[in-house]
Amino acid sequence: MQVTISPGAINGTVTANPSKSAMQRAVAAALLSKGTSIIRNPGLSNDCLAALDVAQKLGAIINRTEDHIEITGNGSKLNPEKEINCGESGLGIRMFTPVAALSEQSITINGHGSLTVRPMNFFEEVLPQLDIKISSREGKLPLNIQGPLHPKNITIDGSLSSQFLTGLLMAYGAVAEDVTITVKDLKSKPYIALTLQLMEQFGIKVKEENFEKFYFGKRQQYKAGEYTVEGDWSGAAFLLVAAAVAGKAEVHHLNTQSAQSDKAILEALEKAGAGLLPGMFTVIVEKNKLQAFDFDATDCPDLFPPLVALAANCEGTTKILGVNRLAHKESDRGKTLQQEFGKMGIAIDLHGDEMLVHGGTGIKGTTVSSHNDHRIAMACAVAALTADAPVIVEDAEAINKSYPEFFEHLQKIGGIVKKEETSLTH
Ligand SMILES: O=C(O)C1=C[C@@H](OP(=O)(O)O)[C@@H](O)[C@H](O)C1
Ligand SMILES: C=C(OP(=O)(O)O)C(=O)O
Repeated sequence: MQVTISPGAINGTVTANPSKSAMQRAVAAALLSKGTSIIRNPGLSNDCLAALDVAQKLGAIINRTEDHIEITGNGSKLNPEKEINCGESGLGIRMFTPVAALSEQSITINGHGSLTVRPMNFFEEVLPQLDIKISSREGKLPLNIQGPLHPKNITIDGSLSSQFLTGLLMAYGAVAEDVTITVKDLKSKPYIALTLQLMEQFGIKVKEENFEKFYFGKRQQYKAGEYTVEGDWSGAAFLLVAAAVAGKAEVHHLNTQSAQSDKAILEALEKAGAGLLPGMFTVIVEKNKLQAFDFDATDCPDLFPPLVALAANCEGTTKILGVNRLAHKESDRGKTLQQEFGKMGIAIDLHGDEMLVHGGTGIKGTTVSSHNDHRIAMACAVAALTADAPVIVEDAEAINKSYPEFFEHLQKIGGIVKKEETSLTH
């Protein structure tokens, strides 16, 4: 799909899409609970649908109704099929692999698109320590695993991604007793806070110390229950930036007390000088004169794309830290942002972990590529609002990974969007 976004002022109100990070965790917790859980405001992005499919293939019974999803699990006793497919979701594969390994069945774990080139070496280093047999294609998919996982005191490296730890925590929650996971150099810490919060909502308590030690005391069981998926700060960040650069927007269903790391977009907007009115569950942003800012996105790497769209509209050079966290996302995002914003006339320098965005120089209408990365497509669409001519985003269907409603939401707040189906280029 090719989408053309025309420059123009925006103004409108919209409800944030459901968070895929929260939804995927809830699906895993519901799978591990005995009984029926009800997930309200469920996410239906590709990553969420992949999580539901994996949970079903691991033995959950799933019933989708108009406004909620019922997931019936059988506790830590899974009933897996021989192969599961995590779609394109990094969190999906890194969370469900240790969970699937609770079973003694041998299971092949697969995925597609960018997931096939993302690193999974971690599992080969760590899972054998928990008595799991594992093989992969040189650290890449497909993985073949055979459990059952025996929780032990282990020390892991958290510097590449927090998602591996999320998976271990979720799996340990179902079976662990008197053991500790120790983590060195953990990045994306707020995502672990989100995992622990979700586990607690499903009845599992973990004693956490400085995000370095995670202690499981007495054996516990996930408890089925009702869970409402929060609005997604990661997706909403694009709408809030759109408002800051091109008009005004009111976004509902955003919890400013959320554990989601990407609510940090509010700090960046404030630093840039945007007009900001955060309420408890609604955020209103409006355009102001914007200035360049410094921001450390090491623990909220998914904010890079909206931050670049913001910085492109700020007078001066914005410095964003955390580029090293971007190499293994759906694309190598430091480079893809440099390339695509470069086409729109915005110069970006990459110096090690630091990104410099030279903003306020004017955004040019042109054709850009999503690189099949949802957040690159959305960042370019937001940049288009203040360009000197329409921007055409190629392979824009990438948004379906996290935020299928994105272009409708952009239209709802006044964006001029034209979608055209194109023959598949991949
Ligand atoms: O746990 C999660 O829901 C996520 C964790 C982050 O990954 P890293 O821990 O690899 O930074 C983030 O980039 C990803 O989109 C979602
Ligand atoms: C990197 C992302 O997701 P994941 O790692 O779960 O594929 C993302 O949503 O930007």
